[in-house]
Amino acid sequence: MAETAHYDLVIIGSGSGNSLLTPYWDDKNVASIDGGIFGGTCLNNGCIPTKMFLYPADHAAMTDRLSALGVDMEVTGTDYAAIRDRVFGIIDPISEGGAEYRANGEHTTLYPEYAHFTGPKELTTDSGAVITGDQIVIAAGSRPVLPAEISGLDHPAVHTNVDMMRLSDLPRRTVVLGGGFIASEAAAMFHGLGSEVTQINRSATLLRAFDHDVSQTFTEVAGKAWTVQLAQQVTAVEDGGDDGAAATVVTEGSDGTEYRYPADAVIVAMGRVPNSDTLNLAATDVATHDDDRIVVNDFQQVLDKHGKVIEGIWSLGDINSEYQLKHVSNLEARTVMNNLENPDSMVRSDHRFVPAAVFTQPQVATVGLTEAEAIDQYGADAVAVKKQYYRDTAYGWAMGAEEEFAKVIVSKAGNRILGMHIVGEQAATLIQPILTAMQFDIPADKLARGQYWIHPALTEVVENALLGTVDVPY
Ligand SMILES: Cc1cc2nc3c(=O)[nH]c(=O)nc-3n(C[C@H](O)[C@H](O)[C@H](O)COP(=O)(O)OP(=O)(O)OC[C@H]3O[C@@H](n4cnc5c(N)ncnc54)[C@H](O)[C@@H]3O)c2cc1C
Ligand SMILES: NC(=O)c1ccc[n+]([C@@H]2O[C@H](COP(=O)([O-])OP(=O)(O)OC[C@H]3O[C@@H](n4cnc5c(N)ncnc54)[C@H](O)[C@@H]3O)[C@@H](O)[C@H]2O)c1
Repeated sequence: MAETAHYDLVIIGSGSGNSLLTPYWDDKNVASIDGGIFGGTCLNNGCIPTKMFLYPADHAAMTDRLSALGVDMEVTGTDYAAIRDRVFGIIDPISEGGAEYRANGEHTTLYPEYAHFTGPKELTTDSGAVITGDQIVIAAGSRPVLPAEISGLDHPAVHTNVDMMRLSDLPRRTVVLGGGFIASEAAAMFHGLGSEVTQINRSATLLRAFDHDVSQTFTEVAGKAWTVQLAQQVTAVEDGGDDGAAATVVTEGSDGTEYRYPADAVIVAMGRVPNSDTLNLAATDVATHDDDRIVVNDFQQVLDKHGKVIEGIWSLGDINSEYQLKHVSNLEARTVMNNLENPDSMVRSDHRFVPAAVFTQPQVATVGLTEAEAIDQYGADAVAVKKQYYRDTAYGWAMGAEEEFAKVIVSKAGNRILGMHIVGEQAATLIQPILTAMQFDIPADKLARGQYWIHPALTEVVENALLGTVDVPY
């Protein structure tokens, strides 16, 4: 029988879970378990490599916008292999270095394998190592959904975020399935790099969960850059196809019409599910929500089926979170970090104002209530809404902006920002002062007029949006 190794702290998952180890743990024994690539999703096949691909892809896709400004620029090609190798030449050594650091740490032990619970506070790895811990942190993340109703998703031309950035060559035709974050970023990325992209979505707009105007505008702009097929349900991926295609994506329209799309690569981006179902939680008292997320309280302590804290078990990141965002996982990791070290002065995770951005061209950024949600919650007369087009500001003129805008929603009585939604260049950066105001309870009029806004920077879009919702004398 395998001997049991006992640790002060056991961490399942090396994404945000890997950031828990402060000097506090230097004289204690810690086990880090990860069966996937060390460093988790964001580093290896999520946020970071996608943005490293999107940056050159965005620039390569700029020719149309520049021609309207009198610049006749031609992109004669992108070197996919060079871009891929640069990205992973930076990322892979970070992942390898992190794994080595944990494997060789004086007080850390790395188990580079998957593990599941075999007792309330006992784990067994795939090779049979048995591990117990005084404290266990479940940070095992999420994985892509491969809908069972679509046949052929095991075809070699089908990829998810896990491998879509490590292809041997740029596909001539890329068919992207889904209309959310990953699908839209993947479509922008392959389009910018020079692939012929078709994005297929079940609903009538891309980024459907965003403010309606944002979703509508993004869908229109994306549809001008690459092919967007809406209101179609994917039924199958078949082998081979027209013009030497590796595969054919088969869809059905709302009237039952069948459509067929030849593809050299198919990217599936139809949501992500928490990995809790792989952990044999039945051996524990850990409770899960209907969608399999682990149930935690604000301190990130895991709860049992009666809502009681299970002492010594914590969870953070995608496996418990409805947000599935890295900045949320990081905040939750800081909560766990503090609470493990300071049980007498625990802190709560603050999820009141969670922002998100989609790093497409145009970028999208959001925080707080959408216009529809605000009206629903407060009533139409109680909220002031301003949709400020980039094209009505000086920098917008410089850019030749057309559809891009920032929409702010302010409560009239409270003079507080309820939400902001931006579609346009630098949206993820422009939204930051709004996050600051919401987090630190700065009134909308004070944010608008109580500071300088650099002229004629793009931030004047945000300033003017705010000025459209508040009463300021001068
Ligand atoms: C393509 C893509 C782009 C993204 N872009 C952004 C972005 O721009 N901004 C943003 O905020 N968020 C982005 N995200 C989301 C972000 O990556 C995740 O929210 C974040 O990485 C979650 O971190 P985590 O620590 O919860 O999980 P992960 O980083 O996924 O770590 C979980 C780890 O647990 C391991 N594991 C799982 N099961 C077991 C087991 N049984 N035993 C041992 N180990 C196990 C896995 O191998 C994995 O390494 C993106 C995601 C994707 C897929
Ligand atoms: N920039 C970022 O912050 C960023 C980037 C990528 C991913 N992420 C995170 O990763 C999470 C997962 O991303 P995602 O794009 O996979 O999920 P998502 O929830 O954003 O989008 C899922 C898409 O798949 C579609 N879909 C789901 N099931 C389907 C089915 N059976 N048939 C047809 N269509 C179906 C949905 O309609 C939707 O368009 C996001 O929620 C986000 O939090 C963030």
